[in-house]
Amino acid sequence: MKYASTRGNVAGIGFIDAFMMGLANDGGLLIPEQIPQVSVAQLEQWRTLEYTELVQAIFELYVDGEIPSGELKQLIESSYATFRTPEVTPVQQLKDDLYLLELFHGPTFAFKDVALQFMGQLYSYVATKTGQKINILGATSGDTGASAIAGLRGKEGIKICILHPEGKVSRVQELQMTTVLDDNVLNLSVEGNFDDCQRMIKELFSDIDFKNKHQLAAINSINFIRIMAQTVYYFYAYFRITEPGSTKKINFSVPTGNFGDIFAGYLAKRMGLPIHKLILATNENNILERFINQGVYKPDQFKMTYSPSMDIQVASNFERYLYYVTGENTEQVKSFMQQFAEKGEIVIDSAMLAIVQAEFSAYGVAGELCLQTISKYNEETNYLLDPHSACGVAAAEQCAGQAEITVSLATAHPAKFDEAISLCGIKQTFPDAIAELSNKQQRQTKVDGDLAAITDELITFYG
Ligand SMILES: Cc1ncc(COP(=O)(O)O)c(C=O)c1O
Ligand SMILES: N[C@@H](CCOP(=O)(O)O)C(=O)O
Repeated sequence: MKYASTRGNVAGIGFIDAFMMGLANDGGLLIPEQIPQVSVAQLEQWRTLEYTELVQAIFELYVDGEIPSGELKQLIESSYATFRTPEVTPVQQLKDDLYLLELFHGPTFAFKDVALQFMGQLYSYVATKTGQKINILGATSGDTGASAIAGLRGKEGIKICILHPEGKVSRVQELQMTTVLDDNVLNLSVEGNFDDCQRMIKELFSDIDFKNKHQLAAINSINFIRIMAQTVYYFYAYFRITEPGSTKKINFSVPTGNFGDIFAGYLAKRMGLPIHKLILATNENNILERFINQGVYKPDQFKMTYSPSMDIQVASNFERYLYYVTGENTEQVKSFMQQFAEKGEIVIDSAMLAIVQAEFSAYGVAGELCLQTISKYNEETNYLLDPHSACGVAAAEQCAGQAEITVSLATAHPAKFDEAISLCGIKQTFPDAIAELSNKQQRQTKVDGDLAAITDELITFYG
């Protein structure tokens, strides 16, 4: 298995090199040169595997022998031993045709832990094997940062700097990041929004001299390994709710911001998992809903919502999807990305839009509907959804057809977003690990939303 860039100027690189490169050196995103294909017979063999066994079966296809199987098994077992349930990502039935795939049982109570616990182990594995210093740089709207810090704190030979938008993450998310006082962790609280943070780190990764000089590595979903790890729970959920030989139409509804999680579902489908519809749920920052429904990808005014982790306009994985929807045409991807840089929009033709609409449905969930969905399910089923998961459920209700079953991704624990939960008049009990955060000392550095100021901080920190 080799990896290549969506822009065509990086190709033939192996798994570890793809992991370490993060953003492709030509500014594109890395994807596997061929998507591994899983036959129906193979799927049936995987049906009864434990979560970690399924991870190993899927990862082997992508790692392609670069990590010996025994070592890979150890990395996987250490990664998922930190979860509060052996099922790792259990599935709950909410009503007849609606299931929740709970992705928040890891250390920081968000779906990011599923990939980032593994990436923490993998960075440590590479640092130990090669003696290489690794300097991680990431941007977060709240969850990726907390999860990456939890996966990498205190790790020998590794430093991690996370940019988050000041005042635009939830109180718990901020505390999860800034109460980690290990020397290898730097939190930069940036004036601006998540898109500003993401744009600046992409600029730094695109400066190849800077990237090489400071040995920069990525933990955001620009790193293909994040996507790979997130495909596993689509398979796992499918096996939990179907019988062998099932012909049921199974949809997945995915709360979406950076298009990483739903792209993992798209990849699982292309690998051979019989997913019927991928339902893309957004909040009022609905660039992706507008793209799917109208064929125009154009950022709008940034809005602060009840689901702050999805307050994203420019979705970093969108380019990966463009690669596939153009028929793996790297020249057309480059031209689309150039149009976006110059004109601030991408417009696709009706033939391409028909392909998009055959693969995805989309619904933008307004704030009121998000809160109503939380209240409704709390009253009717006694299940407390976090505001991101509520967007997924609300979109599932809008987009699922008759005789279809939908698995909606529960991407975070409600305790992380009490700001929205309390607006519904609901008083929740916090898990101890979250309740304890407010007694801890915090450390973070405030910076202007200015690349030069951030670069100075990084040079001092990375050394
Ligand atoms: C709780 C939660 N739900 C959904 C999302 C959106 O996921 P993605 O960015 O992969 O589309 C995020 C952030 O990424 C998140 O933190
Ligand atoms: N919602 C995310 C934004 C970053 O997304 P990523 O999946 O590319 O890391 C967050 O919580 O930080």
